[in-house]
Amino acid sequence: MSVGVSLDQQWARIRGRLKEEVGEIAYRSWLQPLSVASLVGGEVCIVVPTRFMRDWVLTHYADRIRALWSGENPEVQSIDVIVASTNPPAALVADNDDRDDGRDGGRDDGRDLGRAAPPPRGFESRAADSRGADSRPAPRPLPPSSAEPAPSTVYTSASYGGASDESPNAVPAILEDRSDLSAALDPRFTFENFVVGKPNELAHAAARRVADATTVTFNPLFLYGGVGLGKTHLMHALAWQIRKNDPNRKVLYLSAEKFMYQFIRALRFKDTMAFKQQFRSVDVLMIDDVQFISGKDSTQEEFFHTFNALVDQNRQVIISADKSPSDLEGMEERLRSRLGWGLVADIHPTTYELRLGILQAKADALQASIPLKVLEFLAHKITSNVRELEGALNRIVAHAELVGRSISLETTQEVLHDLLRANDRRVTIDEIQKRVAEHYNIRVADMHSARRARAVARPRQIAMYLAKQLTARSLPEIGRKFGGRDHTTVMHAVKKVDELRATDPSFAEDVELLRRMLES
Ligand SMILES: Nc1ncnc2c1ncn2[C@@H]1O[C@H](COP(=O)(O)OP(=O)(O)OP(=O)(O)O)[C@@H](O)[C@H]1O
Repeated sequence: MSVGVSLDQQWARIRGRLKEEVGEIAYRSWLQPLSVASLVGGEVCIVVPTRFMRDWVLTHYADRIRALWSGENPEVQSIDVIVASTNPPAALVADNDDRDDGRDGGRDDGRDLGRAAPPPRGFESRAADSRGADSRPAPRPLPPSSAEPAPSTVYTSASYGGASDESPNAVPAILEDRSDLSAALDPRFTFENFVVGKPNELAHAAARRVADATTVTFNPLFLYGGVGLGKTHLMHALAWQIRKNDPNRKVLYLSAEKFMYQFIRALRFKDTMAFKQQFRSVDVLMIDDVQFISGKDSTQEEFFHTFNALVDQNRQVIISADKSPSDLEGMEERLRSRLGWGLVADIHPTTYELRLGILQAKADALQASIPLKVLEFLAHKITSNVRELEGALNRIVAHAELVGRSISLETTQEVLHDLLRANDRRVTIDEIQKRVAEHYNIRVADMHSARRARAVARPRQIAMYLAKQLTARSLPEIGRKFGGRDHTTVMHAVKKVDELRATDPSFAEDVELLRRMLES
């Protein structure tokens, strides 16, 4: 579907209004990356680059955007926010991560039933173009050998009836090929390839324990952490290991999104009995990214019953999410509480040491000769998440191969200039202070002031903590930027914030949110 000029013009006007209303910073973070793909049947389809952004936009701006659209064009009744598909160059990438490809579920199941399933044609390329070079997702790594493209792509919409290739007359394909678990799993995502460091040691140990257990002890195992920190890798590793230990155990791994689409299909084709039976007959059920079903009441209901049925029969359930059970907004209280019954293990943002370890392991896997100082440089500079780190490594390796030049610090800076600039942008202490001050509704000047009231002291500590996490500045440098404070004050702030994060989930969530905002 092509986008008419007038639609673009309308969108441009709406963006202008939004910018005025929300201010430059929020606009740049959350609204500028949006693009409009189509207007069909009174519904405007808006494309965002990431799922996190989609959730944010839906929660914070959807109503306003819809109202502005309706004002601009009375034909518009509703908006839909979908995640752009990422299509990096095939030559560089064996991309087996479909998790951002699907159209958004930002609606409840019942309403999904009545919708035409496929996303508007052409939205993928349009969305990709509109993201621009700076925010293009880094390519996924090349497999170390000439292994076939990892087959989890096969598993997704085609096998499991995701929306994109679903025809109205399609025969329900509920778990048709469930037994072929390996088709769902990335062969690189094993325990052997998972680098363990302080931020992920608990989650790793928990995953190992559950994978090797002969009886069900922790039920469910709930793994959570921020974007791109290895949740899916650990889930796949678990599945591989369980299968290796006992090939007869029936393991079913799927994303919460696929679970929802399966459920919708079952409803549509009046085949819910088969759906229930098939899901409830497994020995191990693994659901990735369970936050996807937040706010989707009927799917949650079904999931709750499936979950209970399995746990009652002492079958293992393993869940991953971007938040802890208690922080899963839009999730029913009884489900949140059930999800937290077993073992909950989180993956923290990476440390420098872990990033370096991962880079070394990935470089070995790629059999690429990369000077240590280049790896150190990357570990220092690219602090956002492992996916981006991996993407950076792949880019410099691909570049070196293509142009036949060895990898050096200079070529790395040249090839990754966009990524580094984006990371550099994240790392200014000024921006951190500004964002944190805005978030807590205090003056930026209070970041430098001597005021000690908790209402300003706590945000100041959070800003110091984030400066330590997100920038390469030393403690004394950070102290200087906060009104000439001593480095021990910064140390104390970091410790305090760490303690609060560990004991207060909503505080941890707030800090995580700020971190993501700064990184977006
Ligand atoms: N500790 C680690 N060791 C090796 N590779 C890792 C590690 N952590 C993450 N990765 C790699 O980083 C990439 C992103 O990880 P993954 O997809 O598991 O993240 P995620 O937490 O599931 O992200 P999302 O929130 O987007 O679902 C993968 O290629 C994975 O192999």
